[in-house]
Amino acid sequence: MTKLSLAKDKIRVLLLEGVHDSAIQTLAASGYTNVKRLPKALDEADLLEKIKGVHLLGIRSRTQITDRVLAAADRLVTLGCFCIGTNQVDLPAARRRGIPVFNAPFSNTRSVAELVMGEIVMLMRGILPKSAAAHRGEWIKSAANSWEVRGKTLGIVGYGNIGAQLGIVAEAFGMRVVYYDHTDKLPLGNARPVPSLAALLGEAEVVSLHVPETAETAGMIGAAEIQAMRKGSFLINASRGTVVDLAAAAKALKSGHLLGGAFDVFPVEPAGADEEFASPLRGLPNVILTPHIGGSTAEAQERIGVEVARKLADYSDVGSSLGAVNFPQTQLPVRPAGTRFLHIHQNVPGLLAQLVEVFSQRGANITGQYLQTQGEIGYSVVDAEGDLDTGEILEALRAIPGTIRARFLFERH
Ligand SMILES: NC(=O)C1=CN([C@@H]2O[C@H](COP(=O)(O)OP(=O)(O)OC[C@H]3O[C@@H](n4cnc5c(N)ncnc54)[C@H](O)[C@@H]3O)[C@@H](O)[C@H]2O)C=CC1
Ligand SMILES: O=C(O)C(=O)COP(=O)(O)O
Repeated sequence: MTKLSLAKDKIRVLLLEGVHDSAIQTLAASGYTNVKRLPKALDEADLLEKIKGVHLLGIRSRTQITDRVLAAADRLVTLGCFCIGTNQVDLPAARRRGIPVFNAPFSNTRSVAELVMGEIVMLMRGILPKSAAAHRGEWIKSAANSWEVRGKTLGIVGYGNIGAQLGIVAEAFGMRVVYYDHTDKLPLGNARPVPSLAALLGEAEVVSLHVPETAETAGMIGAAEIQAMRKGSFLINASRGTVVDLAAAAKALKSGHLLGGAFDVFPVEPAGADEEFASPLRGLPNVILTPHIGGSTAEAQERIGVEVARKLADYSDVGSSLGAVNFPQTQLPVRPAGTRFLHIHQNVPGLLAQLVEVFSQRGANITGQYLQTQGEIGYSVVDAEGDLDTGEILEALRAIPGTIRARFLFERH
């Protein structure tokens, strides 16, 4: 028989930004049925109110989880980003508050690589203006500024999961691939690393950005970098909106220095379909604008829903934090009998001894123990057996100086 700290139907789950049905199904399969799903992102004011009482929160790339939001999250146990990027979350603040954050680090990467490859062909053939003209009844049958991609050089900035896959797909189209990454990366196929961003910009006919949003990548492609690109080249950004100075890109597209571009991400994105999208790129002819749908395919969303929901349920059910991006990572076995306690604490000397003391003083037999630290916090899991007063043990655990959170997860007989 298993007794839970909180009945599953009392565990409140809030999913924002239209997370896929597969998440709901995966959660339901683990017994989590108290799920509310909203189709769009919430701004901070709404979130401060709606997050109250929520135990498991799921977002995508748009919802900003600030320290203020975390402070208002009075019941939050864990947070899932149903996407790759976690830049929208104040990760150190979540860690300090003992909240592990999960994501799906590669479930949508193929979708982005395919979209970008399609865009390279569309841009190099000038399809957008020709198609728009045809819709107006005009017939622009011309080979001007229209090229095969075969033999052209694609420059990939950020050769990670997406960049490397794009390189493979582009080579299948006969492109030459060069890449720039700030860490050493194994070149796949015939891709060739270049020593600097400047070298890449000077060589590539198409530049595609696949770096995360960080302090280093903010404004990485500004006026000077765009000027350093080859005349008549193309720029693609499906990474994060902060990476490119859009005013500079618009200027270069208008002057003809850049012949075209594709942009999927923007410094400010609408929260949902009811908000207007504003951008200096609107109305430019050979520019593909997409509403941050690089990872929005049926396959990717389905996979992400399953993956992140499972991580949330695993943490909530047994304390496994494997895959957490801001937290000590554990994969925990579940014993047939015993009581499991979680203790998240400041990483200070002597804490473990006090933790053990709580159990030994009460004649509890510790059958399993796990501790890992990361930065300023430590994560301990204790399985214990004996005639335990779980409420009293929890109180004693919470009284240990440096405790951030203590929870009892389950009791099995
Ligand atoms: N448009 C969309 O819908 C999607 C956008 N993304 C964005 O794409 C980004 C990349 O995704 P992945 O390839 O899966 O990530 P990844 O972490 O596998 O690859 C990122 C690469 O960028 C490199 N990098 C980081 N900072 C750098 C710098 N300052 N200079 C040079 N290289 C740098 C890293 O070393 C790494 O190799 C994500 O962080 C996310 O922001 C991801 C999925 C969907
Ligand atoms: O996976 C990512 O990082 C993305 O940018 C995709 O975000 P989304 O889930 O479409 O809001």
